[in-house]
Amino acid sequence: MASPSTDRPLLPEAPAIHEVRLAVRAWLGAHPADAVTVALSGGADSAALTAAAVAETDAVHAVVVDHRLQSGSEVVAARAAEFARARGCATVTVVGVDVTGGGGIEAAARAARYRALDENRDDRPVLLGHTLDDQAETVLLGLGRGSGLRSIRGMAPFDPPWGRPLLGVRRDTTRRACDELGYRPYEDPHNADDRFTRVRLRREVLPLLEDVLGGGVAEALARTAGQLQDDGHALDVWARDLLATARREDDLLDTDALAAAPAAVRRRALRSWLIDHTATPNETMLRAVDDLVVAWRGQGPVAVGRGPRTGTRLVVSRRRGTLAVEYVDRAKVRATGS
Ligand SMILES: Nc1ncnc2c1ncn2[C@@H]1O[C@H](COP(=O)(O)OP(=O)(O)OP(=O)(O)O)[C@@H](O)[C@H]1O
Repeated sequence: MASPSTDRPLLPEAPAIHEVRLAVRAWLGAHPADAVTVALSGGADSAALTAAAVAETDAVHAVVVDHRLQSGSEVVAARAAEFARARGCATVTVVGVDVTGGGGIEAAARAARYRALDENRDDRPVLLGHTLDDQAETVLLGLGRGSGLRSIRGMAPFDPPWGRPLLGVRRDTTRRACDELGYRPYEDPHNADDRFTRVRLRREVLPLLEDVLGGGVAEALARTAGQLQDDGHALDVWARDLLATARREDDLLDTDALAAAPAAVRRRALRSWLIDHTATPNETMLRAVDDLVVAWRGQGPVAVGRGPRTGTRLVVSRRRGTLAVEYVDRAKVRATGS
């Protein structure tokens, strides 16, 4: 049973592990599960997480993904697996993946990793080692890029099946926990590569902000994320309700029902309706669709994604007080000026 066990002693001589264990214990208390899968890279965060999870529960299954992108990656994966076995994980699985596809190697590796974890989790929640520092960086990046709530609210502690027990734990603590365990964590060379925005943010921007604002910036940013998580959740619930109210047969949406809702709720509802229809709306598209509802002046269809065949587009049109999403010829979209 992967519920927290308060009878397990915490080692007072190992304060960092103690802190990580308390975080895992709190997470398991809030999200009880019969067993958990831990996503183990071999880095400090997921190694400390694995050790703490094993200490807190009997049913921990480790999955190590080998992206096979660098020579020697199988050695890194084997060493992580060895650590998981030594800590006492119930099972340890190493999964090799083929990283292919567009959108950059990092994004492709991430997609392959999450797919592999999902396929090997056996219906268990998957614990990831994201820390408070990761959360702070996500919020700061989102703010700097002018992103919406979806991005600056950061990562959720539990977004099934993905669990993040360490969002309140500093990265420095997981490193010290590994020291206490006598484990030398794997250092991803990317984490030292200044070509990555996140690395520069970590190394240059956050220390500067700490200097200017007087410390506690990472914690403050993570607190912001926590508050926005709650706000974002409320908006998501209202948007879902609005969609249910506005939906007519054939999946048309009633524009009067939409127009009566606050803009933040309405745009959320529209976004999720579009995504359900395989659209990939950016902010500009979403505003144009929203204008069909609240700034209607007879405009033509708004393109929101590709069609199934070359030369076709997925569009949203307004007809007789409803919004409809459909495929049309690209030429037709152009002709209407959308
Ligand atoms: N090769 C791997 N095998 C298994 N789990 C991994 C691997 N790499 C990363 N993880 C898991 O994902 C967590 C986050 O890792 P990292 O910060 O490198 O990912 P990321 O690319 O930032 O992911 P995300 O897209 O979720 O932000 C790790 O703590 C670990 O739990």
